[in-house]
Amino acid sequence: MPAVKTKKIKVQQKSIKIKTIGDALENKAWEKVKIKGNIISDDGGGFEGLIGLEVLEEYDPKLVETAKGKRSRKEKRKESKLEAKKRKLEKQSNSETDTEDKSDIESDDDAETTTPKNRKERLAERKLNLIEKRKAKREKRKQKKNENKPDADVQLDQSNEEEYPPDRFALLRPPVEDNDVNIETSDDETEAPQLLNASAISVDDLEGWNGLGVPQVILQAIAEKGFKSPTEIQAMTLPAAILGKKDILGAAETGSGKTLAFGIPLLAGIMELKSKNLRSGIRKAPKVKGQTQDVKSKAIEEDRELTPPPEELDFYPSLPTEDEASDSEDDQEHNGPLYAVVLTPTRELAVQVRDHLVAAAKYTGIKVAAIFGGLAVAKQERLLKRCPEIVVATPGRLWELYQQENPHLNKIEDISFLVIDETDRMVEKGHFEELRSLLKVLNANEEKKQTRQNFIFSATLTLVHDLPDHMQRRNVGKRPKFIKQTPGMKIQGLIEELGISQPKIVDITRSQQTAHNLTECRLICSIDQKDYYLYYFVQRHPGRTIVFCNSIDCVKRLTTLFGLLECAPLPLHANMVQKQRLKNLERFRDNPNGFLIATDVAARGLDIPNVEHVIHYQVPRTSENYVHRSGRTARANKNGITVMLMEPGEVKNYVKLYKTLDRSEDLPLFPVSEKYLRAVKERVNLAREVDKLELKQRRTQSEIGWMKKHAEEMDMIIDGFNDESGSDQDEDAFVIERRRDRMHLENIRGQLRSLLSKPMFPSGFSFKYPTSTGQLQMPAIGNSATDTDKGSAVNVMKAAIEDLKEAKKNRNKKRKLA
Ligand SMILES: Nc1ncnc2c1ncn2[C@@H]1O[C@H](COP(=O)(O)OP(=O)(O)OP(=O)(O)O)[C@@H](O)[C@H]1O
Repeated sequence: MPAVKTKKIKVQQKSIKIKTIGDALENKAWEKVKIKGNIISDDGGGFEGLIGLEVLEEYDPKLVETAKGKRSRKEKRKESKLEAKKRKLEKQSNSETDTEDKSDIESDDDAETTTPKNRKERLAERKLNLIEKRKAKREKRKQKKNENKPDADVQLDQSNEEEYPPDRFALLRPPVEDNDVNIETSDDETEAPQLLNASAISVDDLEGWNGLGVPQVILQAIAEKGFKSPTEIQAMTLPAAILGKKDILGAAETGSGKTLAFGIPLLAGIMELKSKNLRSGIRKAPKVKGQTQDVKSKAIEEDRELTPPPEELDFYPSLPTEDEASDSEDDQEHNGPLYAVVLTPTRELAVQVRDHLVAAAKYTGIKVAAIFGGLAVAKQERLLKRCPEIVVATPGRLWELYQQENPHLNKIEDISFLVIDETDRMVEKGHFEELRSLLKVLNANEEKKQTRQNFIFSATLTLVHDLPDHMQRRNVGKRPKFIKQTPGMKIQGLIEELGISQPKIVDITRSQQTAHNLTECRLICSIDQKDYYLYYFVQRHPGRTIVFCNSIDCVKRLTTLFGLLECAPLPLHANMVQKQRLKNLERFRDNPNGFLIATDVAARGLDIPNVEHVIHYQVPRTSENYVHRSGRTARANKNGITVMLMEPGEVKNYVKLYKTLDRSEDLPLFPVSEKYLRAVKERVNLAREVDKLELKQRRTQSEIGWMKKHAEEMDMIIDGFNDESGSDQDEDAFVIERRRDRMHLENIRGQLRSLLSKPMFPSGFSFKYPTSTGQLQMPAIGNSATDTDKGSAVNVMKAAIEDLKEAKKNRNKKRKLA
């Protein structure tokens, strides 16, 4: 058994009786274990955070607090003393430069014997040393570059050497900055790593990515994106996925970089297989339930053999140039292997995931294609002829083409990687029946199933609901009939349903589920008033906004209304032609004041930068929808606000949502300046009137058209249809009414136009709101803030929340005094 080097390891699991991997699997080996610090193993896997128990079992059973009586306390103490002695001896014999390594491999006992002061000093010293070293390295590199600019290949090799010194433990050590970040926490709000520095940076600046096993060619693409360091979910899953070849079940808040958390391992794994000229297989030795220990140890050995050091992953000998690639494409029609399938619930998400993968694969020569419904099958078949190594698809179209025996897709039985994005949505009953059919095909061969690496991701993977009312009512008495599902049960269900075998589970969602920098609030109003408040909001707080509705009809109505109000709304729903859907998304992306009105088809996964506001025109039907809709803003550590418009009939849904999302307090109310509501109402009412009259006109028009057509067919002449001439049929009542309607419509249109040409909020609008403390509140932000900043919905709401807190304090004070 390989030695394990640990730092301050503490397993918080009370009684676990697992001796073998078989046992581990049978005993829900995926069960969460919280580990403080990092387990660093010498077989190439860094298994930080929450991990499957079998990992612990394989590397060091001592790390698991076993059931009572396994080892006596005395024995334990004896052992730890011995270890402490050993380490002391080692320390003495090592040179000063090894200080860093030693502190990383301290055991529990070591930590006990060292005084806190010494430890602090040592850490400070280590940091200083590191900074010095890095400075020296950087300068060396700069000098080298300036002196003699080597060609690209040589440069790659050199940086490999520097990034990955021969000491393999160094590869697995987390970046130094990360030492301060407690990555094991799932509920706390420790600062997330800095996201989105959109300008390109040099690969040298990517120290944060060291030790995760990311090949250099992928790092190059990451540098171009400006991603200095991995996000938390990436840091926690990449080593286990790339070096440990684990299946990953990942839950992290919306906008936290889950796409690359599975995208990078896919690309790294494919590069590895290609460099070995293998068409499939990533974990050579399957670990099947009930295998004997001997076979298992052998499997582990072979696994290790399959995990090359990252230097090897970086070497990609057959990287074709663009010309070569297109030549070879023609030669190898339908011949190239299919390595990975990524399944997404919506077409737009498939396009987006493809784009993210293409960007990360820029220097790898790996081809990616997106296959989804709504576009011509022939075109997609042409794409598949080029044998993309990765196919991103929606289940429906993939299954359709598979059934039509598309030669490339017929290789899905052999794929080495399967990703199911937004998994909880994909496996919902009644949706994506094709996914179940696909899974049957994928899991038909047990051996292939075991070698395949699976990635299961969603922001709401571990979100569970209360029992429905009727079940709760029947759950009386001592023995409850129904049990509320726990996150563990949900995960277990997914593992069984999807056929996952070697999972690492990472759940870093907060119990509230939404993104940490999202400001949430609501607006209570009647159904009729919703349009007023929505119009008020978009006028008062310009910025990229998505409005979510519960139905397509609602999207259509709002699109017409807000079109009349000259807000340039862009609709997005499932009944639209696919090309138009993609075009509208593109337009929304390009306009900083874009205004998208969508159904839940846009709720999941879409990553549109700088969406400032998400408005729920209706209370979402499920908590998942609320989390994902709201997650279109406040992405990548940016601020964002979500406002829920709520009418009395929706209170029940709101309460459910509030309970499921573990809220202890009601969402605060968004402040509205009533003074301007009259102007808002006037405009919206006129627009509604125009809408009504236009609809009437359209109906009459189509009736006339229908009657004219039939009259022509029957060679009949009907009086009163040709009112355009304005001559001999003036006396016809029908014609007169139509003419009146038309004039009325023109008149109202004119009024609306005139109102819309004037600004609704006069210049010098104070941005002040009457507050609950009775004062006029100015959004609390720095002096240098521009007027637009002051008026930003997030700042207005934050100020209102502060005010609420103040008011509460005052109330409590008064109560105490009384
Ligand atoms: N390491 C990184 N550093 C900076 N930005 C990153 C990093 N990784 C990803 N991003 C950016 O963060 C944004 C969100 O990423 P992504 O779409 O993968 O989030 P997600 O977790 O999948 O969200 P959702 O749950 O909504 O699907 C993207 O714009 C992506 O480019």
